Amino acid sequence: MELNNKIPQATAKRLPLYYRFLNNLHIQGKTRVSSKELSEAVKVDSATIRRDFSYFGALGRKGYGYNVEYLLEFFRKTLNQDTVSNVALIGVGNLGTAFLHYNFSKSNNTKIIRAYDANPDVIGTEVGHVLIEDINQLEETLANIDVAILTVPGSAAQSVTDKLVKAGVKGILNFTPARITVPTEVRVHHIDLTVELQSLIYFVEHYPMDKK
Ligand SMILES: NC(=O)c1ccc[n+]([C@@H]2O[C@H](COP(=O)([O-])OP(=O)(O)OC[C@H]3O[C@@H](n4cnc5c(N)ncnc54)[C@H](O)[C@@H]3O)[C@@H](O)[C@H]2O)c1
Repeated sequence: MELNNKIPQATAKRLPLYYRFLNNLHIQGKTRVSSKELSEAVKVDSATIRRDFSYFGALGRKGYGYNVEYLLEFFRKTLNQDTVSNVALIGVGNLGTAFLHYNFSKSNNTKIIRAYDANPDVIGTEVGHVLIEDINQLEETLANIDVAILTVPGSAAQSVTDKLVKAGVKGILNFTPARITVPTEVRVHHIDLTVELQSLIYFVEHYPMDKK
């Protein structure tokens, strides 16, 4: 079951959130869940959940809810939960070191298996059981990895990106403030904590949440 191209990107982004919660319910032995329960747990309003789920052909019945197993099976296949996605990390400084120690331990299917840096003091050491390799060797050593996390200084972001693209990487999770340029076939997701924080501050100020 492939992720239908007609599923809006905003919906696709919520899938991992739904998956995590449904998996917890499944572990607890629950077989049905209402959109209200889901909504409270994942903090997405129930109208959005119902619309999202209608894209997957999962139509909950009033007072009956959604079938947890059906949804889990759908998400597992759509999110490729049956295959392991190997990830590379570039830049083992403050942020990169934290990611390597964390290494997505709550997910069985996402793992940083290679890490690179430019600092000779760091190259050859291990962080979180991952060997730090020389960035200048990236193109020769990075095989069969589609996705990379970028945690280098902004000034190094483009040159490292060029190496990743040459090595065949298809997706980059960019934590640097730099806006990097990539060919059209490569997808970049920017995670800018400053922008996120400023946006939160703006919403807290201008759109306070309603009290229950
Ligand atoms: N630390 C944070 O909380 C934080 C938060 C949000 C965003 N960021 C951004 O994430 C990036 C990393 O931040 P940090 O605090 O970990 O920085 P850092 O200086 O601690 O680490 C950067 C690492 O990248 C390595 N590096 C430099 N040039 C390289 C190159 N050409 N190839 C490979 N490795 C190279 C350095 O040797 C260093 O180990 C920065 O762009 C920063 O703006 C950091």
